[in-house]
Amino acid sequence: MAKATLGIIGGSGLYDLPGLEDMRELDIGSPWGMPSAPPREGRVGNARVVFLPRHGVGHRHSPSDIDYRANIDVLKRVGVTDLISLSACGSYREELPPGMFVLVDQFIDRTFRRQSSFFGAGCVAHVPFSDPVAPNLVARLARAAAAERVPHVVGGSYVCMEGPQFSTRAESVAYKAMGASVVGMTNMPEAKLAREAEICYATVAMVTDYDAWRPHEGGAEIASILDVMRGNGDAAGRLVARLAQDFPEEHEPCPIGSDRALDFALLTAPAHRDPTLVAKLDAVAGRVL
Ligand SMILES: CSC[C@H]1O[C@H](OP(=O)(O)O)[C@H](O)[C@@H]1O
Ligand SMILES: Nc1ncnc2[nH]cnc12
Repeated sequence: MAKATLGIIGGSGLYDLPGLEDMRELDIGSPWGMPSAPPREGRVGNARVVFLPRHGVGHRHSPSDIDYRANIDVLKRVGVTDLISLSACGSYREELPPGMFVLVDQFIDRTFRRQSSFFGAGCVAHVPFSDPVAPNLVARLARAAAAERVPHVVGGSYVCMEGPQFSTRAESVAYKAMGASVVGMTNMPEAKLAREAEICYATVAMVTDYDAWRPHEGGAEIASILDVMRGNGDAAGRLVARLAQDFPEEHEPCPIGSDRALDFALLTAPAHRDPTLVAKLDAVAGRVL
């Protein structure tokens, strides 16, 4: 059995993980570029935890400019097996008010200017992605949220827009009509790349606002979003601490196979693979290359 390492990606307002014992910063790069910040490794209880703030220290990277490949590659390199994304989001449902944590189980990708795969010319792969979220992680998150009395719902669809501007009213109404429960700007391609790297992934989408679909209200505004984010940040800290305390030391095999996603995914015949790309894939796909 492989050892488990719990990765935490902190989103807007979450640039640190209080409670990380024996913490040290890891000086690590990747063949894809530099991660948003040096990952921080430490322990919570018996769990090995690695934290990475996706917008970088001081929130330097906008959603479109984050090097998602570098972030996922370094997390894989340092042994992360299970990854939790903490993300602020807008809501498309009355019953998901600001302060609600949505443990989403689906994504709709509306981004258009991001590198969304580690694979490509010279090494083509198609990983399964119908179920993008690891259900065992969602179950653990739900138990941790209940124990910490954090308001949450299990299930929902997160639409990822390009940003960085918030949605127009027409876009907001359209995303709601598409069936999205919440909207954000960062979980794609992060979730796709985690799947390619065979890392189990789940998102805690923390509602900060109702976006722009309610006709008699203003749209998303950063001042009130920041206010809500502070409260959400406290709750997220408690949720993660509880999750980590109860996290198993051995990696739990993923019930939907996220950790074996490359078993049948590679299409390019070995003799036709580009050696330069294959070398870059050492951490992500070394198991099958
Ligand atoms: C602070 S509002 C907009 C910003 O917040 C979300 O980021 P993250 O998912 O990293 O918490 C959203 O996607 C936008 O990037
Ligand atoms: N309304 C919204 N749209 C996109 N990203 C968000 N993050 C927080 N609120 C958001």
